[in-house]
Amino acid sequence: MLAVENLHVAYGQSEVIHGLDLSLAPGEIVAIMGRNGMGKTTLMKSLIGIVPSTMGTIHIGSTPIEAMDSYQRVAAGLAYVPQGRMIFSAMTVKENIETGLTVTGETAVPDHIYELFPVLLDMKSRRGGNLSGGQQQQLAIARALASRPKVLILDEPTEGIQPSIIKEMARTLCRIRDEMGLSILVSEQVLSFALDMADRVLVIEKGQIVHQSPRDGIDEQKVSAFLSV
Ligand SMILES: Nc1ncnc2c1ncn2[C@@H]1O[C@H](COP(=O)(O)OP(=O)(O)OP(=O)(O)O)[C@@H](O)[C@H]1O
Repeated sequence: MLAVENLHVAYGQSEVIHGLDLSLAPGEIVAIMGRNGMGKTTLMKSLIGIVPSTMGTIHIGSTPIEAMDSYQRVAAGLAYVPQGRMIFSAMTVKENIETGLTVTGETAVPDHIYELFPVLLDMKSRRGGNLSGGQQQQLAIARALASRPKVLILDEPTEGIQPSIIKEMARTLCRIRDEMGLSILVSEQVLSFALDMADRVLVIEKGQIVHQSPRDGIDEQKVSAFLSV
C-alpha cells in the first residue's frame, strides 16, 4: 500500500536519509524506531512532501507520489500527524477536523470520526488550544482521518502523553486499522507502545533501516540496545 524505494533526503549538502527502502502491506501497522536525530522526522516529512527527496520513489498503491506537492499526496491517500500535533489552537475542535475535509469535498465531519473519538464530539465547540495533550493528539489523528486516507503516518504520537493514554492510543490505532482498513506507519521511541500495536518493527539508524522484525518473536533486547544511548 505504501512502497518507498531508495529514498535519499538531504538538507542542503547534508544527506540525512541514505537510500531507504520501506513497504507497508494493506492493513499493516509498522513502527519505525530510533534514537533522537536518526532521521524519523525527516523520513515522515519527506513522505508527506514537506521536505523534498533528492532521489528514490514513493508509491501509494500504484500511484507514484514523490513528485507531488503535499496536498496532492493527501488527495492520493496519505495522511500525516506531525510531531508535536500542530493543531490549530485558536480554532474549535470541529473546525480543526474540518480542515482535513478539503480534499474529499465533504462539508460535515463523518460520524465514524466522532465514534472513534467521542471526547471530540463532547468538546467540538471548544478551542483546540484548551484541550489536554492526549485530547490534542486525538484531534490531530481525527483531522488526518477526515481526508479518508489509505495510509496514515504518525510522527512520535506518544511524545509528552501520559502512559495510561498511550495504551488507549495503541488500541485506537488498532481500531483504525481494523475498522477502516488503513495501513499505518508510526515513528516511536517507546518499545512497549510499538509492541502493543505494531505488526512489524523497523529500526532506523543514521538514515538507514538497520534491523527489522515481526512483532511475534521480536528480540526485545536487541531492539532496546539500538534505542539506548
Ligand atoms: N532543518 C534541518 N536542517 C538541517 N539538518 C536537519 C534539519 N532537521 C533535521 N536535521 C538533521 O537531520 C538529522 C535527522 O533528524 P530528524 O529530526 O529527522 O531525526 P529524528 O530521528 O526524528 O529525531 P527526533 O526523535 O529528535 O525527532 C539530524 O542529524 C538533524 O540534526
